[in-house]
Formats: sequence, structure tokens, C-alpha cells
Amino acid sequence: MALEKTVYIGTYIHSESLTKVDVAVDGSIGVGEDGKIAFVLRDTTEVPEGWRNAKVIRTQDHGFFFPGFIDTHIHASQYPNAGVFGNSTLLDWLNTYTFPLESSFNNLDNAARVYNRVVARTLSHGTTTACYFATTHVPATNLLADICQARGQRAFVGRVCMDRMSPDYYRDESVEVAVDASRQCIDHVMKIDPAFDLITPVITPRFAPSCTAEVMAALGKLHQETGVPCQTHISENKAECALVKELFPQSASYTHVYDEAGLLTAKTILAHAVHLGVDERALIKARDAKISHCPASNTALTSGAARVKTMLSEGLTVGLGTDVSGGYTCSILAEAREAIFVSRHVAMTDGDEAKLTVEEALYLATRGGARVVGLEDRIGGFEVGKDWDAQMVTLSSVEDAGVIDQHAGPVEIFGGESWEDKVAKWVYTGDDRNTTAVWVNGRLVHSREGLKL
Ligand SMILES: Nc1nc2[nH]cnc2c(=O)[nH]1
Ligand SMILES: [Zn+2]
Repeated sequence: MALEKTVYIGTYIHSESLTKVDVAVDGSIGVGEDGKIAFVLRDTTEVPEGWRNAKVIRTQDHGFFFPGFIDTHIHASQYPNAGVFGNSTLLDWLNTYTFPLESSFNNLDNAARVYNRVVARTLSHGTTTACYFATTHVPATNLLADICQARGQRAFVGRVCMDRMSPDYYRDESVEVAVDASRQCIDHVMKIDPAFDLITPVITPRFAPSCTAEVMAALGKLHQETGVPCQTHISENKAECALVKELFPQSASYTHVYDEAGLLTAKTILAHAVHLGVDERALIKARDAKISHCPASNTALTSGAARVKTMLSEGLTVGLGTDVSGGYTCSILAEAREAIFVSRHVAMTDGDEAKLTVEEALYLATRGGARVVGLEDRIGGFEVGKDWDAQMVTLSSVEDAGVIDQHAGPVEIFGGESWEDKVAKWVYTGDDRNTTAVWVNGRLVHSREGLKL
């Protein structure tokens, strides 16, 4: 569908750097028919020459435009289990909750129902790019790619590979099956989106304990041969780390296991990274592999508290991941909040330098995530030439949604605060009711019911 040239008028906010959020009050951003940003103007709401016939969309109620969120690690198939984890920890959680659910995706109707829901819900939370783990099933994984494309979400879609330490009813029969199935999923995306413009396939060995050295080496070869990115888990939980040591006695560390398989590259996303040693972080940095920080999940499964500030100060590239359903929420805004609070708990033992600020958390949610997925030239901020992947945040909509007593009349929740305070309030108290509209590459992919644009 052709896009209309559009001028977005009002305050826009984005990360300028890790430590600084840029607030441009009353500016305007022009987006062309190609969905890309054509101009960015500060301090003027005038529609420039040549754009007078363009559609105009204005912010509402103390609102602002903000870059779309990037979820660098989410299991689409686990969405029905969000919030269901009891007192389990990783390895028993997988067997009790996760494998039985994922195995049900041999049923395409089930897959269609769940995948449509998770894509719609993440979009409604402002997630314009998501890195999905699907399941081992090729038809269902391909369906997830189709659904992301149809609903307009930028997505990395991975068919999960696992050929050992998994139940008989849910595992790859052989290395050949895992590689062949992965190829089928890559081929499918090449058919529906040959340039990987919106959808990108991603090679997805589940994690070292459920993959033999042979399957990882074969997937490493596929990764190097095709240039298709790779995603997996690393060093999430102490029992898992001990298991990897036992299973790979020859390897110097968990990170070395992936490196030896050819799976540790600049196009690799490693989720969790809670218990990495200094040498492992150095190796990850040397390979320029990327980290997905998943604080909600790390707390829920009592995995540990990743040292995000340490990783950042060492120059690692970090983004945020919801890790549904290890994590209970599919909201990156909530994840940013969790990242801040986990960092405060770390600070209680390690010192104040461990604390993440609101600015840093928002950077991880946008520009950091963009670097993790290798799209820093296209998304994560508002610059000329970037894709319009954005959300309109409306600060007073919590009240509109009926949370506040309708009979009490309007309450000025947002109004007199500084922009810094408003952004902090959004991070700490906001949710999807504040996300009134969402665009990916210039296409409107979500809007709140009744919203007039
Ligand atoms: N959080 C999380 N960790 C894993 N490690 C291996 N599989 C998984 C998974 O599905 N979720
Ligand atoms: Zn995960």
C-alpha cells in the first residue's frame, strides 16, 4: 500500500547518546512516501515548502513522538505462559512449562492464534522491531514470519534448534534435520521478503545444553555461509553454566563453546549474559557479538542480576529483551523499568556506579537495541534517512482509559512538570495505554481505539 507523505508535528524525544535524551519541543519531522525521514526540524511547527499538501499528524495531550522500541529477545511461542513460572528456575522451568507449550505449535491453528496475538500486543506496547524465537516447527515458524509481515512489524524470526537434553516429544532428530529445517525457514523469508527489508531469518540454536557440538558447528557453518544472523542464550543461570562445563570439558568457557562452533560473530545476539567471566566478556567484545539484557526474566527465574553497567563500560553492545515467558511482560517500557530497578539492587552491593539512569534505559530500549540487531543505520532515532519506526506517546491517556474515577473530573497528571520529569513518569508509571499510535517504516501498525489522526 502506498504511503502518504506525512509531517509529524509536536515534541519529539529520542536518545542522543547513552547518557542523554534529546527533547525537541514543538518541532516537526517529515516522512516521505518511502517511509523514511526526509527532514527533522527543531523549534518550528511550520510545514515547510514542498510539504504543504502532506498529511499532518500532531501530538496530543502533552504527548511526544518517540522511536519505536526494539525487543532483542522474545519467545513468541511462549506468550500464553507469560506470568506463569511459579518458583521454578531455568532448567526445571523449561521442562515444566516451556517444552510442553512449545511442542503444541505442531498445530498451525494454535500457532496462528498465539502468533497473531503476540505480534498485535507487542505492537500495542510500541515494539516496532522484535527478535523472535519461534519453535522447532517449520510451518509455524514460517507463519510467524508471514504474520509479522502482514501486521507490519519489523522482525527477526528464528526456528529453534535443539537436538539433545530435550524431551523425546520435542527435539530435532538429527543434525541434518536441524540444519535442513533452518534452511527451509531462511528460504521462506527469502521468498516473502527477498531483501530482508522487514523480516529477517535468524539462526537459532536454543542454548549449548540442548545442542550437540555437531549441530552447533553445522549451524555455525550455515551462519558464516549465509550471513544470516544468529541468536541464542548464554550464561543465564548457575546450574546451566555448570552443565555447560560438564558437557563441554574441552572448552575454556561457555562463550568459547559458541566461538569454537563459529557462532560468535558480530551478527550474534546473546541473551542474558548474567554470569559471564572477564575473559568471556573480552572474547564477546573481540568478536563484536551483542548482548540482550533481560532483567524481568532474570528476576522471575532467580537467574541473577546481569552487570549491565560493567558491560557497557567495557564497550559491549547491549539492548533490552523481554524474554517472554521467562519474563512476564512483553512491554519494553516495563523492561526498561525492570533494568533500572535491577541495577539499583546491584548498586546496593556493588556501589552507585552500577545504577542505570532513565536516559540509559531508554537508550538500551532504542539505539542500543538497534545496534544489537545491526540496524543502527535504519532505526533507533530520528535522523534524516532513517525509517519512521516510531510511537506517539500520549501522557494523559491513563486518565482517559478510565483508571481514574470518571466522576472526579479531569486530573492534571501531566502538565506542569519539566520534560525530564514527564519522561521519567512515562518510564516509571506508563504502559500501553500511553502508546496511542505506532508506525513501522512509515506505515501505521497500531492505534488506540477511537484515535483520530
Ligand atoms: N529464558 C530462557 N532461557 C532459555 N535457555 C534455553 N531456552 C530458554 C528459554 O526458552 N528461555
Ligand atoms: Zn530466552
